Amino acid sequence: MDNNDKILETKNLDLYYGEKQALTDVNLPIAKNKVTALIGPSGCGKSTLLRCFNRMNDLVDNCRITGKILYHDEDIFRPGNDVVAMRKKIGMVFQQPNPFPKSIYDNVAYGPTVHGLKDRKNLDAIVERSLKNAALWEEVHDRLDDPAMGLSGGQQQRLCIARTLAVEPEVILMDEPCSALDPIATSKIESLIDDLKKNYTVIIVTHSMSQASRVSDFTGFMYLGKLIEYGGTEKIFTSPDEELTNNYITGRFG
Ligand SMILES: Nc1ncnc2c1ncn2[C@@H]1O[C@H](COP(=O)(O)OP(=O)(O)OP(=O)(O)O)[C@@H](O)[C@H]1O
Repeated sequence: MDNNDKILETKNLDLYYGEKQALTDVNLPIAKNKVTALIGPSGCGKSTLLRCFNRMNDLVDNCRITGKILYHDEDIFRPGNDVVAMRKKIGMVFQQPNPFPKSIYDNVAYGPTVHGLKDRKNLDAIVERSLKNAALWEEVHDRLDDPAMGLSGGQQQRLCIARTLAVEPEVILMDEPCSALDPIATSKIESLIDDLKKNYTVIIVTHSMSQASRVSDFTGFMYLGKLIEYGGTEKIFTSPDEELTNNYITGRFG
């Protein structure tokens, strides 16, 4: 991958929870404006790696990290890095939709408001644009003051994506974003992910190999805290180099 195409890259990344090593020497490039999927069996470290990209593991007691993560060629762990500003650029969507107990409008306006924007006209424009980009505007534009909790699960997840988009990130981290959703809501999120990569870089953790092959351009296969193989999604799913990857994608273990 050309250096200009890389937005993030882990270099010799090791992570320990206390004595337990959860990531070992992970070297993974993330291509700009593409979708990268992280797959592998339960407990292999997918979510741990995802959380490293916006330093969410800083909040975990006993967690120690060595190695680097370069974001636009600068190490995100360097002393003095503004973590709040970085998390604005590298947003996160979780497994369970987690809207605030506020109105639809206020959920989306929350981030920009916290970052100091007060002008109602500007906020209105951001809310509309974010909801449109999250493919939710058509369904909610006439009830923006209704409680977000009244939306369906799939709508709540798209609202959470809109909330992330409202602060103009470059990268969106998604941790199993469809695992709490039914197949119809899942397919809406999957087609949204495809649209999002025009303007954003997406990294998605998924248990579903079919989802990884549908939505991603690149795939990393992890096992026991190591990145076993990384490459174009089609190659990983049709002719991987490693026997372990082949055994996983053909369902010999899971
Ligand atoms: N806060 C924590 N403290 C201690 N150990 C942890 C913590 N979070 C995760 N682990 C351990 O680190 C390893 C990797 O966990 P992680 O959740 O990243 O895996 P995963 O591949 O995302 O799994 P799953 O698919 O089940 O979500 C596991 O052995 C897990 O038990």
